[in-house]
Amino acid sequence: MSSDCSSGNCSSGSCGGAPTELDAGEARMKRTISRIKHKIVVMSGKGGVGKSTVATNIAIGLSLAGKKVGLLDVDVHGPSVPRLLSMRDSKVHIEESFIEPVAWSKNLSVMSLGFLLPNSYQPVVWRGPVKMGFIKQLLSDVVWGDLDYMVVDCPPGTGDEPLSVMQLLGNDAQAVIVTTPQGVAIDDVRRSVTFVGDVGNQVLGIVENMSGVVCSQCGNVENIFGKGGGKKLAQEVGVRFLGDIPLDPEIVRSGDEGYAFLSVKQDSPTAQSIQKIIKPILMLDNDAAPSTKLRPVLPPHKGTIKVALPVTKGTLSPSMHLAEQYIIAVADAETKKIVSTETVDAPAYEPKAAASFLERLDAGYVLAKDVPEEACDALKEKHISLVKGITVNAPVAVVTDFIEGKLLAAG
Ligand SMILES: Nc1ncnc2c1ncn2[C@@H]1O[C@H](COP(=O)(O)OP(=O)(O)OP(=O)(O)O)[C@@H](O)[C@H]1O
Repeated sequence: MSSDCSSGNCSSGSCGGAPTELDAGEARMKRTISRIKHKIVVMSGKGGVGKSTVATNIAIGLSLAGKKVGLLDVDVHGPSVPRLLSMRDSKVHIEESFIEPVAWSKNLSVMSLGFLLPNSYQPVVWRGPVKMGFIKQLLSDVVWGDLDYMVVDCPPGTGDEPLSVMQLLGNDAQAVIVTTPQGVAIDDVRRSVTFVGDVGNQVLGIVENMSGVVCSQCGNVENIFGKGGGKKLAQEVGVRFLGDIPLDPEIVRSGDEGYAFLSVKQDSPTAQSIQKIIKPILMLDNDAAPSTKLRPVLPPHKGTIKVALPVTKGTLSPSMHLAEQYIIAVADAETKKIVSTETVDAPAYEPKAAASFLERLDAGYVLAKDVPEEACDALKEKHISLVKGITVNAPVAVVTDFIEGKLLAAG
């Protein structure tokens, strides 16, 4: 039903009436979101699996790699980011029309309901629409500025907060799902993966936290709960396995004492596991990490070649496992001309199946931004040459650069 302007009820502005406060808020939110390059939503089906720990460490890792990062804690019932970052006493600067996030470092800004509550034991009792309004306000009124990444720490489950976050950030927000090795947690993850698909977003990958225990005496990892559930599940549901993090007493200490584990314990095996998880997230940023040099890729020098490029919505996929389609280009390596291109739908992702599919298409090369490790191995088994670390988006430009010897790749 359309509303009548004269009644003062119109909030759409589409009828030409004066813009309302609601319109202004929506416009501010759109502007804020348009200044964020990559949106990572960290979620889990179950509480206490270490989602805030993972979100915080991802945000710190990205900021230490030189990226501008915003960490947004939307857990209205138990905001833990201020505690994990030793920022419990921080207060946000609020002006009439904007809120300044709290700077944890030059590259990392943080916003949490925890900064706005009078004390940490005050319970928050809000219904869904109020939570949605609050999350909206964090996206419209907080002056995040230009961000390479926004990392959002959601409360557990598939309720109002993750739904609002996904709806507000848009379909390019990608989920990182945190699980633990136990079977019951794995079932919850399945629900989260389905939830993300249902709201029209993609899962960037799964992290298995508390995977084995680091012995405080010898530093060895013992697998008391078993291991590998997250990886198996990732394969089953066709999403990427980003890696595992052991149960490490140092992480508990860093959480309790509020120091940043990744910066203080950077050489520990646990920190290295976390860095491994962050690497593909860093790869999402086309400009690549400042420390990552681009190297020239050797061009093919003879014959007709067939090149496969994983694409999502017409541009090179952030990672092969996210491919919706493959562009198959046939090119002449001697005349350096593209002879033909066709687009084929990608089958549901599974590393070996993807390699077999490309083998059946007779592809000799895969050119991609990123490829999960298992798929790299599967392509190798099929003798399909792989070039990854590509930073260009347009698939045809990638093939042209490749045959002309102008292609550059990271790493
Ligand atoms: N890998 C790990 N090793 C040791 N302790 C960990 C690890 N990951 C998380 N923890 C600890 O487990 C507790 C819960 O972690 P965290 O708050 O990150 O979980 P959560 O999933 O965000 O919880 P909630 O459901 O309450 O939002 C914290 O005390 C944290 O320090």
